[in-house]
Amino acid sequence: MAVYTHLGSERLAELIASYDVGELVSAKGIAEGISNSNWLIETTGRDGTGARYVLTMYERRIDVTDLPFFLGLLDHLAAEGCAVPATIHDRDGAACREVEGKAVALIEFLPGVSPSEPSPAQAHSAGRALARVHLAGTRYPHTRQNPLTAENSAGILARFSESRLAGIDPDLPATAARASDIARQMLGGLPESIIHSDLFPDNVLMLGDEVSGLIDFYFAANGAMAYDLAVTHAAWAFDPRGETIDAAVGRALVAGYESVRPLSAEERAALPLLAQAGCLRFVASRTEDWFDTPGDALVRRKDPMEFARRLEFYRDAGQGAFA
Ligand SMILES: Nc1ncnc2c1ncn2[C@@H]1O[C@H](COP(=O)(O)OP(=O)(O)OP(=O)(O)O)[C@@H](O)[C@H]1O
Ligand SMILES: N[C@@H](CCO)C(=O)O
Repeated sequence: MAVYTHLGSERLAELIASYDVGELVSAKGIAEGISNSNWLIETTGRDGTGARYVLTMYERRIDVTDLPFFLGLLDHLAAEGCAVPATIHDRDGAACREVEGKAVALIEFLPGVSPSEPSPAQAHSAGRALARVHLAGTRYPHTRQNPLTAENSAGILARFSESRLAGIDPDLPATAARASDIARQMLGGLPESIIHSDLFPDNVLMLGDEVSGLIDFYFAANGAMAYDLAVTHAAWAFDPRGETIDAAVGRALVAGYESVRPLSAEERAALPLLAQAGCLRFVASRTEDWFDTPGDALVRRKDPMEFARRLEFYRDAGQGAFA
């Protein structure tokens, strides 16, 4: 479920009329997604031949003062030829508006479906698309600090007692105990750009084996490009429970990335630690969400252990995880 706010047809038509996109024809709530309300909007289009958009209402987690960074980033990357949806600006040139006290944005609709079991060919294409975003991101003039660094993730986990963590899973405290050690080992100095930070397969739209769109840039920030690749490896190259690696998918992802932006020796050497830091970020955010979300809520809680297992895998396998 991902329509948290009811918007009546008159209110929707009024909102769409503030954009030069033709008249509202239909609006359907999009079931996927957790954080925001999303609608698939059809209009008559500027030239009467019909057009589709996604309307997003920012419900939680996103600080609205970050929206100009996120929406400006979509416009920048789209203008640089990356497969990301551009923001539609209203008749006054604004990228976002307010409805019922909440910020909304109208975004270009991109075709495609997210792979649920990505193939190596799809991972190769995702790697290429990520590298293109990194190259184009170096020319984005705005900055945003990453709030989910390894240090901050360790800080989040430190707020919960061992027994509370063990209430989620008996093995979770052991992973949490290693968090500050991972944070301490993180080195600066790797090449940086704008990173997506959350490029799970469900944030990639594909037509066959080709990426048609990267979406959900709401964790984007400045950071090490190799870290983003490592996060994407963790998100793509395992079974959902994080028990078994699909090495072919992982290799294809990195090979696709390097076909556009080769890694330096330092970046390659750092991948196992960066992947542990990436996993730590999801262990921390999922643990925090777990305690913030009642068990009977409509939103399904995500299991931090899926990434605690991946973290242990990267720790044990080292460079072998990328071979
Ligand atoms: N620009 C787009 N073009 C086509 N479909 C889109 C677009 N943006 C979003 N979608 C669709 O809407 C769904 C929900 O979007 P999204 O994943 O951004 O939701 P969210 O609630 O903002 O994020 P999350 O689930 O990560 O919290 C996506 O799975 C995708 O199907
Ligand atoms: N993609 C994240 C949620 C958004 O940060 C996860 O699976 O935990």
